[in-house]
Amino acid sequence: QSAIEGLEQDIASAILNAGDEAGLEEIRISALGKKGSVSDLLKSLGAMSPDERKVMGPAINGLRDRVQGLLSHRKAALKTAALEARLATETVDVTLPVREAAAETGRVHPIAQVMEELTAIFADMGFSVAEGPDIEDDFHNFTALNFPPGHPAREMHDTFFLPPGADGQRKVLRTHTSPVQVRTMQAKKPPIRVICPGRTYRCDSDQTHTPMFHQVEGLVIDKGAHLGHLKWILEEFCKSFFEVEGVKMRFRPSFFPFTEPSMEVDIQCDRSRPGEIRFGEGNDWLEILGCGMVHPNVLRNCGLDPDEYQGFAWGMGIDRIAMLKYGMSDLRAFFEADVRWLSHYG
Ligand SMILES: Cc1ccc(OCc2nc(C(=O)N[C@H]3CCS(=O)(=O)C3)cs2)cc1
Repeated sequence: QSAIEGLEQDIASAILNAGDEAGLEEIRISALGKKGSVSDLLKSLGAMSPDERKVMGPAINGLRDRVQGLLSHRKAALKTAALEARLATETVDVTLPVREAAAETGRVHPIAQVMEELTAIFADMGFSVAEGPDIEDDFHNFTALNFPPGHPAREMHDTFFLPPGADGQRKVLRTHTSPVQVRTMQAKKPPIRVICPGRTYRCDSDQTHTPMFHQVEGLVIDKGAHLGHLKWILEEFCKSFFEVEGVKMRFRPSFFPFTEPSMEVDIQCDRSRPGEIRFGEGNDWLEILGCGMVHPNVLRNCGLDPDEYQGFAWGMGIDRIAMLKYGMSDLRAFFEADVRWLSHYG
């Protein structure tokens, strides 16, 4: 009898001191498991005399019942304590005031800032802004612009193709904003002075080219528009955008299907200091845009008579220019919507 009472004391104190459910489970196994202390006593009943069993039976079964009761109460208490501990740490007090930083107002994305700045500069020179669809058809994105069939730019490695539209036409994500000028020439009689900012898409993305990027193109169509006008417009743009009075520019011969002659334009800069670039000084050159006289085929494709009208156009990638202006190294940062980055540049 006293052995049973001693065992019960030991098991009871072990149960009450169990710190968690895992510890409690070990105590249960050591008492009630196959080789448990209480299980051994229950097995010993088989070898007792009937008289002895009459006394020891109820005593040992009582011990097992009381141990099971203690275990289940302790288990419930430990579960409740664990839940309360979690609730205490995970409780969110929604009545707390918003953190200062989170309450900041929104920012204009650097690309949007540059778009607005470019648009304003050209608006001051008498240009209006023309916009058009991002999803274009083959004609407006390639054929009207004098891209011959089979031209590599039409291939999948450069261009995102979409399932054909309801009209059965091949649809593409526009690879430049030039289709907008095409649509403008189809819709408006000259003189035309438009700039076409917007998103453009190319397949061949890598660490310095993202699949979506931004361009601003310009178009002037008039009876006597010539390269002298183009040169002046681009100089005025560079002076305003790069904020330098005497900016030196270099016009290099180039080729584009939609312009003839075609040129690429560099501006003078100084990149001698690492990670820094200055415009209007130095002996280095930075390519900023391409331009040229609109090819006669393009004028014809857009319903204009090349013997009556002529014009010039240019195109520039905005993302690169914005990176230069803001001194950023990684183009991808533009598209990660990292609030810290945006608030720094915004
Ligand atoms: C109807 C029409 C006729 C002519 C046109 O000429 C637009 C032009 N674009 C460029 C040019 O070099 N563009 C590139 C600069 C960097 S970029 O973003 O990769 C695209 C030269 S002339 C456009 C529309």
